[in-house]
Amino acid sequence: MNRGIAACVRRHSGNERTGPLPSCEFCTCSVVMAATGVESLVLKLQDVQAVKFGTFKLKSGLNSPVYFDLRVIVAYPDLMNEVSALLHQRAEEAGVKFDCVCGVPYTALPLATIICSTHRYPMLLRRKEPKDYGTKKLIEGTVRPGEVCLIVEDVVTSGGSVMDTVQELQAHGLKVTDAVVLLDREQGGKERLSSEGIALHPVVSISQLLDILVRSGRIDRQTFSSVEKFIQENQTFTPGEVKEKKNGSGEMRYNDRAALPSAHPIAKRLFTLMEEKRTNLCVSADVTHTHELLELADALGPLICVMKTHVDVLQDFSSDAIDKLKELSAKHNFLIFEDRKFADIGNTVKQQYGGGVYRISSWSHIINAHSVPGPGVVAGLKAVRRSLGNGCLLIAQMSSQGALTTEQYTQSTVKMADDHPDFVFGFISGSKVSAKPEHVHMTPGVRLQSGGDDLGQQYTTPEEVIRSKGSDVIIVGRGILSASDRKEEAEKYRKAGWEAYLSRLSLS
Ligand SMILES: O=c1ccn([C@@H]2O[C@H](COP(=O)(O)O)[C@@H](O)[C@H]2O)c(=O)[nH]1
Repeated sequence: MNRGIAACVRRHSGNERTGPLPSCEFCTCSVVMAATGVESLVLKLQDVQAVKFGTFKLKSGLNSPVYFDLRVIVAYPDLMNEVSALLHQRAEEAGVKFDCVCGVPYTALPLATIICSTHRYPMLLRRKEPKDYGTKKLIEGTVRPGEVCLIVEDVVTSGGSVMDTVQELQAHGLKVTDAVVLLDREQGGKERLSSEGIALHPVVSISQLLDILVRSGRIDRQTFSSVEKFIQENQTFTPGEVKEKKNGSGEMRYNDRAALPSAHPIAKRLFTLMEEKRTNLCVSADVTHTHELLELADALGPLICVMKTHVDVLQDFSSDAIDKLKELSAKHNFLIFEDRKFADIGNTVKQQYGGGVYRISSWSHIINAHSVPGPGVVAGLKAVRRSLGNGCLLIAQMSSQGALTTEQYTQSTVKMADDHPDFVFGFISGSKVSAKPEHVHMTPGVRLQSGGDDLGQQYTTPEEVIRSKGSDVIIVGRGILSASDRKEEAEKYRKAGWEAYLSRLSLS
């Protein structure tokens, strides 16, 4: 059983600690909370001071509100084993095929050693400086040119240290395609490595880490916001380097769109996780009871990029269920989208979004709004204090028969989005309505067979929506919910949506 660490830390705080780690492995407390592997790891990392908040002067001279020092974990053998296991699991989940492993000096060296010793991979050891006697080799171990080497790293900021190791291995004739990292600071490292043909697979991103720490009450909203602002303002991968990576069809990969400096933090996060999980499927969880909502989130979590809710359809809404949904969103790395379709004057939507029974702003990464009230609707929503880096989609078109969203309405909606890039990051629409690659398009009314229902809904296929209409995300409700095996059906939609995206990229 995985007991929650937060409860244990309270119990063992201060001088009472008896074990090297305030974790449940050493704890006899009776309070039991659900915590995922990544969640409990994040809390342990903070407990051992590997994650610190305050003001820290970096090598670059910048003052950072957060500091990661993963070197300290060598003092905690159980934590070392846990981190190594999660790194290896990450490589497996991503389907990486490799022949040998190399850690980036120095912190990742013992982690690579544990992975190799546990799973019996040959290890390569990279020296930072050559010995001044003997062979003067920079790579120790048996180098077999042509073999594929997996890189292991503790923290990635710009990706520079990973690239140094990659280049040394390549100079020895090895191939490098993938790197696993414990923590991605989301400051451009992933995009830089991607531009060099290396896929980065983080165990945890800084956004996930902040989400977990806020949710567990370890940091306050002000700290969350200052770190988020620092990350946004200190991106290491500059626009010129993105090279507007379009292929023959003028299409950019989700990954490359995530790297655009103009992309909203939620768009960045969404594009990144879509590429990482190979999914552009949003499930529309239109169910009436929270146990079913949570079952869906857990079962379909690995297959989706977003879970869309209609919270007012739930007959037994509770903040406890919402906390569990947030845990599942962190566990499976998907975003939550409350399809509330705000459509009132600014002052009213402000209260609807931030208050009432649902307190939507505290748990939903994404919301949407009709543009019909005019720009006040966006201003009202924006005025709500948001802790998740939340963003908004404007409804530019609707899937229902006879919708009044005319061409001119759609264009005015796009203009409204352009006027609020700090909050609006895309559209609900049947097709691509904005030419800006940083904008996300999400399309409802999707089923494997086109058609409709008897209340005006109209369905288009994933292939039509993604490949022909140029949208980014398929939103599927009854297509999945009415199947006898929802997981199997969701996988069909995930595959269809992803293949349509890949074929769109290869059209030239
Ligand atoms: O134009 C729109 C906007 C939103 N929706 C929502 O999407 C789902 C679709 O459910 P299905 O079962 O796949 O028909 C539902 O929650 C709608 O409220 C939409 O359909 N069209």
